[in-house]
Amino acid sequence: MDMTWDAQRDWPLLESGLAGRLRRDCMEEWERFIHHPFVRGLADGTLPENAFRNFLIQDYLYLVQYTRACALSVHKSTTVEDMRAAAALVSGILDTELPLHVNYCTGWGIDEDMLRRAPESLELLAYSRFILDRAQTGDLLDLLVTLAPCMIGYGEIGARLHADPATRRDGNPYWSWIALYGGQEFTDLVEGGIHRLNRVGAQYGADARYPMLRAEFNTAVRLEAAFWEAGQGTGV
Ligand SMILES: Cc1ncc(C[n+]2csc(CCO)c2C)c(N)n1
Repeated sequence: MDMTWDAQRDWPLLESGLAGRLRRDCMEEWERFIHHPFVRGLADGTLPENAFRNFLIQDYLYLVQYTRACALSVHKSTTVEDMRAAAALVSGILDTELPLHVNYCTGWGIDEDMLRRAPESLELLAYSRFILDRAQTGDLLDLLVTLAPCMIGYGEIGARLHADPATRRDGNPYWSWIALYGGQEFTDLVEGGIHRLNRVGAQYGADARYPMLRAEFNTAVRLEAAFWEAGQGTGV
């Protein structure tokens, strides 16, 4: 029996609803994102450590820009419940995730000052400014669709690598990263995000706007795939 993680079997949440439909309709780009060579290098531990360090620095800068976009989802919300959910996510990132990321980076020899001073890569500039543009000019649904690949993708990558018997655990310097994204706490967060996206989709008439939403999702997936190389320093 194939014991590797399978979205259709192991994540029924993605079978129906807007999140699952978007993911299925962008499968080619989605696979390039979640099966990127960088991800394979994390799984078997062969990714050069310097590539990972540079990725962590760009990922810190990404989290900061992501949080700014998320903050706009408080403003874009039209019910108090949606505002509360959005505000909770913003606080969660600022108070918990960012400090965790900074701490994790310390373990890799990167201090907070280095994180804050690092120049933004072209991949980061493209991705974060795309998100911020959709956040500023779209409504709550455009914003959540644009942020969805980040959440669902890392959830799926974490779940896959965590469950796959071929993933190297012993002596793999990236195992703690895999365990974080494949763990229950992060899975719960992702599932909450999928429910929220499906709910807001129904509320904001996603079916009638589907081609536009799909284009936003697709662009974000392509930018996620490109982001694995954000730390490789080809930018000028
Ligand atoms: C490039 C990039 N994409 C996605 C994530 C994962 N991620 C960042 S914020 C967030 C949601 C709020 O916790 C998630 C899932 C990442 N770290 N870096």
